Amino acid sequence: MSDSVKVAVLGASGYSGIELLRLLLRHPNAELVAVTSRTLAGKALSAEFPRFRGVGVADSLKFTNPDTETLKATGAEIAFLALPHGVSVEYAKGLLDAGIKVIDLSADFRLRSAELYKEFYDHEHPAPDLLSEAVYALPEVRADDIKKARLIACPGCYPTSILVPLIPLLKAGLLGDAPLSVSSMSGASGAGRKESVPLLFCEVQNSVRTYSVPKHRHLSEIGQELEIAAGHPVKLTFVPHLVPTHSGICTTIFASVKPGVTLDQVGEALQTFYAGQPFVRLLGANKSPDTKNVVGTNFVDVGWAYDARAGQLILMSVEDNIGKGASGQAVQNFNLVCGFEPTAGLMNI
Ligand SMILES: NC(=O)C1=CN([C@@H]2O[C@H](COP(=O)(O)OP(=O)(O)OC[C@H]3O[C@@H](n4cnc5c(N)ncnc54)[C@H](OP(=O)(O)O)[C@@H]3O)[C@@H](O)[C@H]2O)C=CC1
Ligand SMILES: CC(=O)N[C@@H](CCC(=O)OP(=O)(O)O)C(=O)O
Repeated sequence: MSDSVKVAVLGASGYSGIELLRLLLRHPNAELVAVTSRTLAGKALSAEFPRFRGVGVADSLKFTNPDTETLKATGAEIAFLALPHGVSVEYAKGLLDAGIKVIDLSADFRLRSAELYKEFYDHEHPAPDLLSEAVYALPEVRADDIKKARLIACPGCYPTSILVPLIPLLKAGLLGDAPLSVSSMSGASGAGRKESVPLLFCEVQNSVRTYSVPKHRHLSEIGQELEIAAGHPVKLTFVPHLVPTHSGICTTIFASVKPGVTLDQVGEALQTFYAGQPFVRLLGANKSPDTKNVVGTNFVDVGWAYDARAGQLILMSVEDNIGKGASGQAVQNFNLVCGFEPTAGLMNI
C-alpha cells in the first residue's frame, strides 16, 4: 500500500469511533475520507465534536449514513467498524465485496466457531463463512496473519487485558491445571454511548457493581484464545465490575503454577514473549499497575506477584478500554495491515 491510505470510520459518533477519529485525524499515514452516523448524517464533524475543530479534515468532513455505495464513492480503502455487535456483520460483507478491507471493533468476527457464537450471542451467526476468514487480531500474538488479512476482528476490551498476561505463560507451559479466576473493573465508557438508565451518572457514581455473572459473553473469545495458546481447554471464572470512572480497565488474574515454577521464570517468560513489543509494558514483580498511566494511550501495563501462603500467582494488567482495548488496538492492526511503522499515530501519553 502507499504512504497514505484512505480510511472510513463507521459508527464515528460512538465512544470507540470518537477515539478512532482522535487517532486517525493525526495519523501520519491515514487520510480520513468518511465518517458515519445515522443520527448525525449531514452534520459537520467538528461542529458535533468541537474538540476536533481546526484539526485536519474535521472542519470539512460531514457525517453520512453508513451505506456501502456512499463509502465506495469516497475511495475508502479500509473501513473501521465501530458498530455494535450484530450490526458490523451487516456491513462487512458489502465492504469486502467492494474491495474495502475491514477492521472490526465489534464481537461479530472474533469466534472461529459458529456454534460457540450461537451459545454466547443467542442467535445463528449471519455470515459463518466469514468467521473462518477473519483473524482474531491481537497484534502481539498474531502479527503475521494480521498483515495478510482483509477482515480483522479486534479483540474485546476485557479479553485484551486478560490474554496479554496469560498467553505467554500458557505457551511456556508454566501454569498449573487449577481453573483461572479473573476479576476485571471497567469504566462506564466500556458500555458505549447509547442511552441506558443503568449507565446514567447518578446510577454509576459512588457505586461499584458486578454484572453478567457467571457468563459474560467475552468468556467465549477468552476461552478460544487461551485454548489455542495452551493446546488444551482452559477453565476460567470471570467477574466483570462497572466502576465509576470514564475509562480504564484493571484486571486481576489468580492462577496456579506448575510445581517448582518461580516468579523469576514467570517474569522471564513475559519478557521473552514481549521483547520488542512497544505497547506491552512489563512493570516487574510485585509492581501494581494503575489505570491513570494508560488512559488515553495504547499501552497495557502488566505486573505480577506470588502469594506463597495461598500458592497463587497473581497477574495484574491495566489498559484503556477504548485505547488498547478497542480503537488503539484497531489502529495498531491498521499499521500492520498497511505495513506502516508499528507505533505510527499511537505514541500518545
Ligand atoms: N466502548 C468500548 O470500550 C469498547 C467497544 N468495543 C466495541 O466497539 C463497538 C462500538 O462500541 P462503542 O463505541 O462503545 O459503541 P457506541 O454505542 O458508543 O457507538 C455505536 C456507534 O454505532 C452507530 N450505530 C448504532 N447502531 C447502528 C446501526 N444499526 N447501523 C449503523 N450504525 C449504528 C452509532 O451511531 P448512530 O446510531 O448515529 O448510527 C454509533 O456511532 C461495539 O461493537 C463495542 O462492543 C470494543 C472494545 C471496547
Ligand atoms: C462496562 C461494559 O459494559 N463493558 C462492556 C464491554 C463491551 C466491549 O467493549 O466489548 P465488545 O467489544 O465485545 O462489545 C460489556 O461488558 O459488555
